Amino acid sequence: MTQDTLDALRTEINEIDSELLVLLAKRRRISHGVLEYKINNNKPIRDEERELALLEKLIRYGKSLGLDQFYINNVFQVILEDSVLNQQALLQKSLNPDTVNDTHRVAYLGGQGSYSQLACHKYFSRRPGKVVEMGCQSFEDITNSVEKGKADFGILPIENTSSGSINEVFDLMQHAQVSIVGEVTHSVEHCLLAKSGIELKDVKKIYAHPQPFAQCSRFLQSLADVTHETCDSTSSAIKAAAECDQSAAIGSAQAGRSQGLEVIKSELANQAENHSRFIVVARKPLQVSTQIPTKTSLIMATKQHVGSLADALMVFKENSINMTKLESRPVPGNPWEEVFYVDLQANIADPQVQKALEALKEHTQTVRILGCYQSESLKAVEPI
Ligand SMILES: O=C(O)C(=O)C[C@]1(C(=O)O)C=C[C@@H](O)C=C1
Repeated sequence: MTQDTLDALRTEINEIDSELLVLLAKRRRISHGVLEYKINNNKPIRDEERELALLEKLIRYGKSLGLDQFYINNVFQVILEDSVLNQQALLQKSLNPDTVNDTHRVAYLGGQGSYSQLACHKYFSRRPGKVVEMGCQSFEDITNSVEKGKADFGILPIENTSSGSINEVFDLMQHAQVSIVGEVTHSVEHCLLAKSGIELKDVKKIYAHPQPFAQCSRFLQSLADVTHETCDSTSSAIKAAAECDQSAAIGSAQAGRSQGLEVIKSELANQAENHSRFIVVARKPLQVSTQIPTKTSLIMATKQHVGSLADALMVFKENSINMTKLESRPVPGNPWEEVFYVDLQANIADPQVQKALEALKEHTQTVRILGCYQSESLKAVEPI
């Protein structure tokens, strides 16, 4: 094949890709039209039956064109997720008009290339408006900036599939005067990054934030004679590795590239599926439509009686409310006392949820609602 033939084929591929983009944009516009119908008729945004029928039809048609089921399913799951999340974000925007600003000042941990920055980009990509990024040195700086009105939103990592809950953030939420208004899950692909020419055998020091160190503990144990230096964010770890010889940092390939570092080893996390869930906080709570999947997070201190926690949790069961997370944390200054963080699949606007919260008072000393927000973890429908 000649260079000219290759160029001609690539031109054709470019044209097809552009056509695909035009069609995807058109599909998105049409799905916004469907949203109008759902708002007017008070229907849930997600219609899993329709998604299943659509996927099955597409898989059948795709097969007749020589495309396999796995490929079609993967492509359309992404398209459907985008469609649902965009409709939900638009609905939320119409319900909370005072949050619709031209610019959003967003505080997150670290700087260029930090995982929190990637989560920030993902969350705000579905929300219109310009994002003014405010990289911070600590989680406390983030909540302080939101409390003082220096930032409109803060992004905080709350849990990870490899290392579990991020206790520092749970403890901060005990006192921070902020509300949870959203969540975003982002896949975290840890790589070992170093200056060009450095190989794994040359590395004597690794820089990272404590979370990547915890999430890659198995890989780190396999290295002999390597010291670890903790940094306050992934971006500062990458900067440090960019300035030193015989050293490396743990971060994303993208973040490494932005500082001129190369990937010398990838897939470092203990779990192959390494995802972090971030919460989005703001000064004021949001109103969340009952037409979309919603989470409510709260902190409660149960009474000091035998079985108080069990009694409190029974309230959720009796009111058919699904609990997706329960985490206990000590109360600073009160040894052996604990508070419980609870995530519920519930909307605070639902009378049944109000009834449950009223009943909860009987078994608790305090209950504080941390926020009610759009749940972004969609479970994909599975065609057979
Ligand atoms: O058909 C609908 O009800 C839509 O909202 C469109 C659409 C889609 O993008 O195809 C999006 C969300 C629903 O879960 C099902 C399908």
